Amino acid sequence: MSRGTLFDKVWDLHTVGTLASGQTQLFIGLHLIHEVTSPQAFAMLRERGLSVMFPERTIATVDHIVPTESQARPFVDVLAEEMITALEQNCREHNIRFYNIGSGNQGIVHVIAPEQGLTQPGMTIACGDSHTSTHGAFGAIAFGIGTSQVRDVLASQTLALAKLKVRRIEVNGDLSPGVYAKDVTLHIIRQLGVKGGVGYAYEYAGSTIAAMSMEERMTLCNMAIEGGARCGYVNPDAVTYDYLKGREFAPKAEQWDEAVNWWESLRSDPDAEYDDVVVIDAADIAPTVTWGITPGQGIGVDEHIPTVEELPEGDRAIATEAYQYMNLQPGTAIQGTPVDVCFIGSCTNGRLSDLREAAKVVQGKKAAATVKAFVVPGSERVKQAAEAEGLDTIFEAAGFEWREAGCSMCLAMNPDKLQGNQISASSSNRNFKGRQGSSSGRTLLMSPAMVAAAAISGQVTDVRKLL
Ligand SMILES: CC(C)[C@H](C(=O)O)[C@@H](O)C(=O)O
Ligand code: SF4
Repeated sequence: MSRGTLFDKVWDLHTVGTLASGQTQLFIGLHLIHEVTSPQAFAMLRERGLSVMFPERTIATVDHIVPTESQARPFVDVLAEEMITALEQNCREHNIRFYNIGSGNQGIVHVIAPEQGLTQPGMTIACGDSHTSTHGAFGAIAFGIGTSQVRDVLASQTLALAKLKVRRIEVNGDLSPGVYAKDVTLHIIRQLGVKGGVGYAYEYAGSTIAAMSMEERMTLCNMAIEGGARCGYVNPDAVTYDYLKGREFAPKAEQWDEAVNWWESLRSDPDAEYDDVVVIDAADIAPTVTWGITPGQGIGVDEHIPTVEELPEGDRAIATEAYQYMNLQPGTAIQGTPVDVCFIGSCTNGRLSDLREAAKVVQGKKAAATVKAFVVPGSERVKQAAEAEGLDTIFEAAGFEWREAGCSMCLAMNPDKLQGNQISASSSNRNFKGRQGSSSGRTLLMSPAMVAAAAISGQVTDVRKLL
């Protein structure tokens, strides 16, 4: 039964039937694939003699394993070369559109689909990647799936899923200068916990969200999964339609008005029923930095690392583990923590507006000599657009390296890795132990502008001082 939320409307419209298990068989409008989670799925398809049911509904890119320095083929890393070759072959064999490196359209899967206009309101979108929640920024129901589910979507364009509850997270008021969508999303996870969203879809609403650009909304929804919510979304509005208009896969002029009317009808009704509502005041959000090993271990940049006594009972064990792993002292300020590596990029914060905000901070300054700083655009298009406005020059003049598009040090499945127990200031979304390529490497998550500030001063710094 529809209770008037966008989630319920889109879910009901895509329901093929109810399975004996009680799960919904849900039609998937758009299926995105990349080199890491698709090879096994294609192999399973082959074993069963199945073909891809709707090849035109699947779009492929390569992102995790691509080197960001030399991209000459064959790649130096043999495994990476095997993975890209497998994807090339699978796409050729099944007639799937593949945005390969050098095509001008390659990039992180969650960056390229929106920029092509593939991601649209009211869609169901699946990808074998947890940060598929990003696409919810457009008012789509978008979620990550496992490899066997990738197989299911390839073979049937449907998935067996249990319906989620919906929590409305309302953020109201203006964000202060130096506070970005990344801080909002880290603040929400800090408040609700990394498991707080389990079983939920998050609907982000309120005046703060309404005032956000599409790129900011993508940053917000990207990390819904880090708060435990399988998907997050924002109701579509004029900002969404302006972003989409004229993009390759967006509805063309003749169908445009009809499409907008349709999208408008999917918005959550004013009297929609929610399973939970959380209200947050934007004025309470500061530039936020993580100090620990989960994205929920975040604090305002001017706060100190919480002591065990200051934390709720349930958070103490993981905090103790974090103090040890991070080698940071409870009770001390996070500001001033020296950093070794500064990484600007990822599907959270590797878009043009992110690079612009970071460039504003570094313009005319120099990265500290103790720091290795680099920028990895989220896609070939982002790279090209950034170069067209001279952002690469600003970064390079400040001593940053300017790289090719890909996931890079977000996950370090390519050559970009931390060494030993280096500590990074990173605009990505996960600070798990060993996440950035070294089993003892340490990650501090923050906004791209904050990473830029850390690069300039060689330590965690309040970006508001540099604006
Ligand atoms: C490789 C992929 C399966 C993984 C994910 O699902 O998120 C990666 O993108 C990540 O960010 O950890
Ligand atoms: S940029 Fe990071 S989070 Fe995003 S898809 Fe790549 S590895 Fe995953």
